[in-house]
Amino acid sequence: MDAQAMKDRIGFEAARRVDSGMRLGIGTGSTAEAFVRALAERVKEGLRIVGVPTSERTARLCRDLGIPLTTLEELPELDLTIDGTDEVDGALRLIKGGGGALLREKIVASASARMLVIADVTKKVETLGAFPLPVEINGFGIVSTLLAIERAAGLVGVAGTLALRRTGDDPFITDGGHLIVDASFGRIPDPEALSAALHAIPGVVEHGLFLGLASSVMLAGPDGIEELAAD
Ligand SMILES: O=C[C@H](O)[C@H](O)[C@H](O)COP(=O)(O)O
Repeated sequence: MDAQAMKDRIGFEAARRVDSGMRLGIGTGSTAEAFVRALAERVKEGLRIVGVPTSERTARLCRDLGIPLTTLEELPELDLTIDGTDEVDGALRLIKGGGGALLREKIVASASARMLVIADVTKKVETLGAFPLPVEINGFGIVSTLLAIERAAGLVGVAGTLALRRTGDDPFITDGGHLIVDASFGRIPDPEALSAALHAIPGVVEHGLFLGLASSVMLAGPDGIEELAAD
């Protein structure tokens, strides 16, 4: 089974977990997109849901496919968020933000009673950190913020290069108007400590460590779907 087929399979399975009447957080990325396409089929068949998208990109796709949308202002509490991930460990801790949507994704997941994460098995890791950690920062005082990130990382025992994310020659700008720094730490032995250290930096808007948010994870592999649930 190729990578797209695995995404389509997991997207289809995730869409089956949605019940009529649900208030849904809708994730971002290629795996979430496969879910959105499968969800749209169910909506055409009569499933009644309303979704809050986690990015402008997802909002556009949902609108094109006829999925009813609202905002967190209208609906501040959601039943379920379904989203992809860049990495997941055995404790259901995640690194997200490869597509730059981490801030809205985290706000939406935090407003949801449950978060179902969908991915292919290659995203499962022993220790988070091989995927560069996206850190969303304010555009003011970038150099000071980068130095503060380096120092904070050092205090919790991680180090690595920090790269400002770009789109061609220009800095990548998030839906919230911020910048992203990708931190190549390699291994993050204590994600909770790193999360707290990054949150203490004024220029850091949010980071891509999602800790204690995922309720369950469905991983698609060549032999089928593996499901992990939080304790
Ligand atoms: O910002 C993007 C999101 O966190 C995505 O859910 C994540 O990057 C996974 O994307 P994909 O399913 O395309 O690998």
